[in-house]
Amino acid sequence: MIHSQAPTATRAPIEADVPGSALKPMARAGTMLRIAEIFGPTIQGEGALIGEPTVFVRAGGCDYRCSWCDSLHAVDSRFRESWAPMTTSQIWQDVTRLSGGQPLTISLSGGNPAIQNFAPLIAKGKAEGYRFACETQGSIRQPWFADLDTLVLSPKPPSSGHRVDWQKFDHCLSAAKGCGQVVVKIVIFDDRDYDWARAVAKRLPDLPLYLQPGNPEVDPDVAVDLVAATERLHWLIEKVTGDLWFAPRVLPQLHVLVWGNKRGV
Ligand SMILES: C[S@@+](CC[C@H](N)C(=O)[O-])C[C@H]1O[C@@H](n2cnc3c(N)ncnc32)[C@H](O)[C@@H]1O
Ligand SMILES: Nc1nc2[nH]cc(C(=O)O)c2c(=O)[nH]1
Ligand code: SF4
Ligand SMILES: [Mg+2]
Repeated sequence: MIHSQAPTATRAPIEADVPGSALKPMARAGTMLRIAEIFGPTIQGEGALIGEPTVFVRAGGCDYRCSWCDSLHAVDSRFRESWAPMTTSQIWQDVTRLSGGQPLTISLSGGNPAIQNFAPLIAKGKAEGYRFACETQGSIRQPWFADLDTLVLSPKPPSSGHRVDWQKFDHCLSAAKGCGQVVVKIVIFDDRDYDWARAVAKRLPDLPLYLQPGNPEVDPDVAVDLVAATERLHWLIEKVTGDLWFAPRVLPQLHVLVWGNKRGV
């Protein structure tokens, strides 16, 4: 798997270096983006686009700290020195190198990519025939949501330790008007998360809903127990079918089944 190299240029100041500006949305075009990693091509392992060849652009920085986050290297400020400040052109160079110049889906993930301004990257990529998806928790809206092909909103269940601010979530939905498709993906660790997901589905009846079992082992150096992962999927399928709940699709994290918790895949 090819990884993006951090640019060799001296580290340029980025907006979050300015005191008081950390985690505020970066709205100005032309600012550096904090990028934790760029990798691919791989397959999208989760949700609506599962199996689709994809290059991932993972933004550094998140306004949440989910108890079970599998991408802490893009969240925890302990890792911020490893986040490369990159211009849109530098990101684009990496994406085109990884994709061999062939248009495919670029997934913006993180961290929370909605902290930063990806509008210029999306405009550049779309002009060359690439498609864009974005994974975000729905806590920060961005005007560029409207330019995406797919917006994946992933509100966090009780086990995450966060409480969803539904007003902010609704703002994200409004910002996404014009986007190709908006889907909801919920991670389920336990019965409480499951009951919460059922309530969310009632609140958002018109959006396609994807459920995935939570992965409790997120250390990249620890092998994933595939039997246990299959049991968690089995448990979730039985819950959904046992309740005759036919709205959601239940999916595993395909990349975890194939590569475990390895990064950059
Ligand atoms: C790492 S997050 C980054 C994007 C954004 N911050 C978010 O949470 O939607 C990408 C996806 O991974 C999911 N995820 C994170 N940790 C997980 C875990 N331990 N098990 C299953 N899914 C997980 C999140 O819920 C989200 O849907
Ligand atoms: N293959 C693959 N699929 C993914 N779907 C969501 C991911 C993420 O971490 O955002 C992810 C990821 O890191 N790798
Ligand atoms: S919102 Fe996403 S990236 Fe942020 S801590 Fe939660 S799972 Fe991790
Ligand atoms: Mg992940």
